[in-house]
Amino acid sequence: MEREEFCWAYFQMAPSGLIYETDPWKDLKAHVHDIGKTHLRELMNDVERCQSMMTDFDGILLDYSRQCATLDTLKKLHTLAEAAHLKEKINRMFNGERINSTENRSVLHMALRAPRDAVINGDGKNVVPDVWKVLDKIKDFSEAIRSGAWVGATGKALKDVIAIGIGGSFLGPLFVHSALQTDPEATEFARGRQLRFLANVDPIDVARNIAGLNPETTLVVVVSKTFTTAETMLNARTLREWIAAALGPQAVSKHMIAVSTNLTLVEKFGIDPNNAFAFWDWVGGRYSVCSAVGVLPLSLQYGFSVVEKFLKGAWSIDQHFRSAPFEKNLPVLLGLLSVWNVSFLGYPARAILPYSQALEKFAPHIQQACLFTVFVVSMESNGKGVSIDGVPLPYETGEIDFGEPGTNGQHSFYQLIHQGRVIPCDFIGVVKSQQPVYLKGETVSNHDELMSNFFAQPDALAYGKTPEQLLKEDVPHHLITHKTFSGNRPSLSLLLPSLNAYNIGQLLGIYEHRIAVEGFVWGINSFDQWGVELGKSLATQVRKQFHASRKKGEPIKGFNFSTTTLLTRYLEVWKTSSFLTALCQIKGLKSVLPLCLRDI
Ligand SMILES: O=P(O)(O)OC[C@H]1O[C@](O)(CO)[C@@H](O)[C@@H]1O
Repeated sequence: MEREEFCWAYFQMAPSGLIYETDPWKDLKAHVHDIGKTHLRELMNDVERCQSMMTDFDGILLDYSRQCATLDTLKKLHTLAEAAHLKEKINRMFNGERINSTENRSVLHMALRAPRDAVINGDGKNVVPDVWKVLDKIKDFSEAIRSGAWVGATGKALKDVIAIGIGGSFLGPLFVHSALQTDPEATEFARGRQLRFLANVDPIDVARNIAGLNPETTLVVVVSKTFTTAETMLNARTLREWIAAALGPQAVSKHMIAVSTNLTLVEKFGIDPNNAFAFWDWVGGRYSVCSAVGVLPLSLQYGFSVVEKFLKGAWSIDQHFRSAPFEKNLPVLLGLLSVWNVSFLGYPARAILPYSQALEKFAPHIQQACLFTVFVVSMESNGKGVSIDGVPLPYETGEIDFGEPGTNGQHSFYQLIHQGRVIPCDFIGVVKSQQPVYLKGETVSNHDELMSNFFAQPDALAYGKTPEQLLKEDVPHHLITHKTFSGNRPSLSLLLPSLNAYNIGQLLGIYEHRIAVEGFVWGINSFDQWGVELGKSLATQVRKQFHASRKKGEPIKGFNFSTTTLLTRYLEVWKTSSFLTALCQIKGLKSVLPLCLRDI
């Protein structure tokens, strides 16, 4: 049965209670027709409207006047928020209720960055003291490593760190590390140190990570909420072997530590529980960057004081999100506009375009949850097909996020967003560059050159360029349609005062809560991720087949024709190369084999 048929049959049984059955939703659906009559270039002429579509909080200016929306649209979206019981849902989250109902868990990543004296209850207990117990342990441990008080097995200081983890155990820390790498204060604290991230189970990622590193001066941090993720655990065993082969098995205790909720498996792996840093089930993996998942590796690299500023920035947004009126609430406004673009204007994608190379990993993070590592937050949170009550959805949820720092994206996919598909864009700009350059004789500084594009692109998308304008420029007739820009393409602009640790935390908080707002309105569970399980379980079958074929010579069985054909080819190539390897080993020619064949 097709999904639509299934949904229709399901709804015949009883009203679903879904948001799409409410009057505010139906009102917004009808409103799309009204909006369609007005081009953005006309809306932009309404100064009062534009002024009302700007809001400022804690140094950050949000300009959403280039959204294909009027003040009436906003009023309708706020009415939709009421119908979705948005305020109640936000309160339930902050009150520690188990809103992640399919996993029966609270959602309290805000507690990870709460001040020491804050009270945030989970299961009737204030969780903040436990958070600070771990933060204090991280502070002491990272200072011991950075000062050389804690040394490796051969007495050398551990100046390089490889953090092993994947998904939210990787992308969030990577995003923050990428953003801090060129921050002047952070750079000073990181002098002489390296922080690398090993995520992919592809041995190429191992090779890249250990390249140029000495096990004697390297600390490996195994980051895994469950401590069962196949990729992370095989990478952890691989680096454990790398350390043991160089320094002896006893060295592992001085060169491997862990971050997990599963301290039993940590100890079973061979890591001293005293060198393990806990977090809790009420922290979703993709929301865990403010837990030891991010704070530990980042503190090892930059020192706890810098990372604490990042936490404070995120907390600033938490407080704003919890208390600011929705009309001035950054995450609420962004979330409602996302719902407007996806569910009403029919724009399923979103481009995150930070005009700062330091945010190059923000978008990939948001992609999962979300910013360059921002994609991870979004699509793993809101890429769902059923409501939080398990009702099949007759409408799409989630955004297809992608992005690239400006101005690189302008030379990559901006052709499509200007003259092809309509993709709402988030432009993120910074007033003060982390690394200013102003060459003598140049018209503007390098940062002004960058930012001239940040300010120009949104208007180019909104206004476009008409045939009439082109004719006035004497553009040849046969090129008029090619050079016409339809415009009417929505975007929003976030202008940050600077990009220091605090601002990075603010940005994370804005996007984390924006994604929660979207899910609350769509009526889905943004905090589970059952969709990642099927692929994992099928991979287990293939893994067993590889073992049976390679170790016991067993034939391929239990797969469809196509997969069997692919597996046969894959295993055949391996047999040939194994024969070659054996031949070369016999004749001492192994060294001439391509590197990739030597380890088979
Ligand atoms: O931290 P763990 O348990 O190794 O999980 C890694 C990642 O895998 C997922 O469970 C699925 O992608 C993410 O939610 C999580 O961040």
